[in-house]
Amino acid sequence: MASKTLSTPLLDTLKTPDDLRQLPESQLRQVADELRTETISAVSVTGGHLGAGLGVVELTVALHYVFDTPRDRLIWDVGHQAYPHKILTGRRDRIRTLRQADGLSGFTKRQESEYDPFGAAHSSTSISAGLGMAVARDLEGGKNNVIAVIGDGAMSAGMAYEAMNNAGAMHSRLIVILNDNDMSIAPPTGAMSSYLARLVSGGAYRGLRETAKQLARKLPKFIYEKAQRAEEFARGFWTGGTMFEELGFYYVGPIDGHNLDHLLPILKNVRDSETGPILVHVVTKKGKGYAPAEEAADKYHGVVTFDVVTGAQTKAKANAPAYTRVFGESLIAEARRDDKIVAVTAAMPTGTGVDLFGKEFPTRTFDVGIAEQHAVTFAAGMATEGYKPFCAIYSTFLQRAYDQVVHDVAIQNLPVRFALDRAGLVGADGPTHAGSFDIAYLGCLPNMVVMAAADEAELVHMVATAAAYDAGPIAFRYPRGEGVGVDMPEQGVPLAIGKGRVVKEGSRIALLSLGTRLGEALKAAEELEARGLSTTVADARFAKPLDEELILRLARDHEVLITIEEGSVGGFGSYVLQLLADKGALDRGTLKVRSTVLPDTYQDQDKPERMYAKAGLDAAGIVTRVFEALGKEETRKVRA
Ligand SMILES: Cc1ncc(C[n+]2csc(CCOP(=O)(O)OP(=O)(O)O)c2C)c(N)n1
Ligand SMILES: CC(=O)[C@@H](O)[C@H](O)COP(=O)(O)O
Ligand SMILES: [Mg+2]
Repeated sequence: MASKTLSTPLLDTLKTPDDLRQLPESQLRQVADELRTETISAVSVTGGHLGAGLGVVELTVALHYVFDTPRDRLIWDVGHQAYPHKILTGRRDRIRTLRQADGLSGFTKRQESEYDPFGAAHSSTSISAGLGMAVARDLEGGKNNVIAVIGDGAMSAGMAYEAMNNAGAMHSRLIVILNDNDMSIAPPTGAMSSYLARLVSGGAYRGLRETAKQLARKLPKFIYEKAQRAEEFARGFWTGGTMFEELGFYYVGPIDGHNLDHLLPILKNVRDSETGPILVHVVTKKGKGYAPAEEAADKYHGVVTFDVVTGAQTKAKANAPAYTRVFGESLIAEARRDDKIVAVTAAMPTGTGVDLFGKEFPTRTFDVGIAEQHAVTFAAGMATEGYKPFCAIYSTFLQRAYDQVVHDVAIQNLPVRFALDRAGLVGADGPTHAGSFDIAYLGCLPNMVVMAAADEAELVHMVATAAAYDAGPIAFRYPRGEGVGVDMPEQGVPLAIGKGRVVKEGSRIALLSLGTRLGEALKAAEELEARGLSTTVADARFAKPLDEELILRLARDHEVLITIEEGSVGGFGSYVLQLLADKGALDRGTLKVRSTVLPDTYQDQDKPERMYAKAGLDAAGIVTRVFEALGKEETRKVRA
């Protein structure tokens, strides 16, 4: 449904890309303008990833116009730029539900539409997935096109090169569109970024006919003939000795990604070429066509709701410092005392708070690009030389570097510090970004220490603990968003490794919490006490090593023991159960143990608190779990 205040007469007539393909090319400029207006309007009410989508409006129109989607497979890397694509592919009526509960995902998602042939949200997967589709097509004798659109930031990840290395040798017909806006979330870093900049400055929009002729000779005959005919093709077409060619790709570009007169003929030529793989280098502007976005340092990568006229975002007043900031500031405080401390981020300086550290310690800060695997092994290398690397990575993105954590860090027992931001549920970004698994995937590793902060003051102490701990790898996790508003310590004090704390003493029920559910555990305890059930609440602090003494005492002295964590099955609750089983604490048969964990499903986006409530990880859910453990008879007595 179109917004009542917007004038989008042409867009209103388009239900699917088939409708778009009926239009004359002369109307596509208007479609693009209306699509941009609609994208801005929708994101102003939902919040989300705006700048990337605005930069690919023309590209989106051109791709759906030239290619026969969904028969031709169009894959968007990360998927955060796919809002205009969603609008054009039958989802306009739901576009104002983006990232909301029961609404459209903020990324591409196979279950959502046949126009999303591959789901994404983590970067740099598109070329691999596209090559897989192309090869499957070849095996079936199919003829459809496969197009992967990947950003310059996403091009910094190893996976993109693994895929190009494979594609260049396979000669399968695959089209890669490199969407080069000279931006990642932050300004891009690395040699690849400089290389792309050189390609652009060397050849951008030269549009010289001779150049095109000269270059077209390198291309297969079909394209060459067409190139000779098409005047437009001569503009913005440049190649010669690029790294992509060395890897076995035909390279086309750089071309102006906002100029439909350039995009359309080139994409048609590429479509009709019988060769592969081809890389089309498209230059765009992040935030294009919306002044507040174009002018912003982050090009409006991710925004909350905003006023379309002014671009002003509706930032809620903070009640407590954000965990990310607490981490950044605590690390700075530690680094002032210890010049061996360094910080590593994989293209997320602002998201992780490493930008704060970088302002004070620029030479001790390393943004390695979207390259989590490399970030971990790079940190391991620094650790071998006596440095104290803090590798600050979102829980979900560390998944990508698992073997590096095991093989390069844990087996060698190197003191790399993992600061795991976005632990637990993150809300609008949904299941791809939930930090659900790190307790399970780190806690099973020999040598690893795993901590979870219950509040922002605990986080300060955990940063100090990690700074002081040199015996091996250590990780600490904390969630997205604000702390709980506790008093902050002047300085972090290292915690005793493997020791939890009792926050409230009781006698019948024990609530053993790991992480920021502690507040809900305390609320649950209040309710249980009100019903005459004396309740102990403990903060485990460590998932590994466990505080065995504390846990065995809780098991011995209480009738019910409930573990609570913002993590998946196989994590803290499982470790506690294993300990209790191995130590015979379950043998006497009177102890009732229950674990509360995230459900064994991928929860769609919603407000984190609602998601936790659904998972039974709020105070009410904890109380319910206690009564389930007590059984019907006891529950009846308590309630009577
Ligand atoms: C594996 C992984 N690491 C980090 C991120 C966070 N992230 C999302 S988009 C983005 C920048 C992508 O830059 P680019 O590919 O150039 O796309 P642009 O936003 O510029 O269009 C980053 C770092 C991610 N999604 N996946
Ligand atoms: C697309 C992507 O991966 C990031 O932009 C992510 O959405 C950022 O999340 P935060 O807002 O939690 O930093
Ligand atoms: Mg980019």
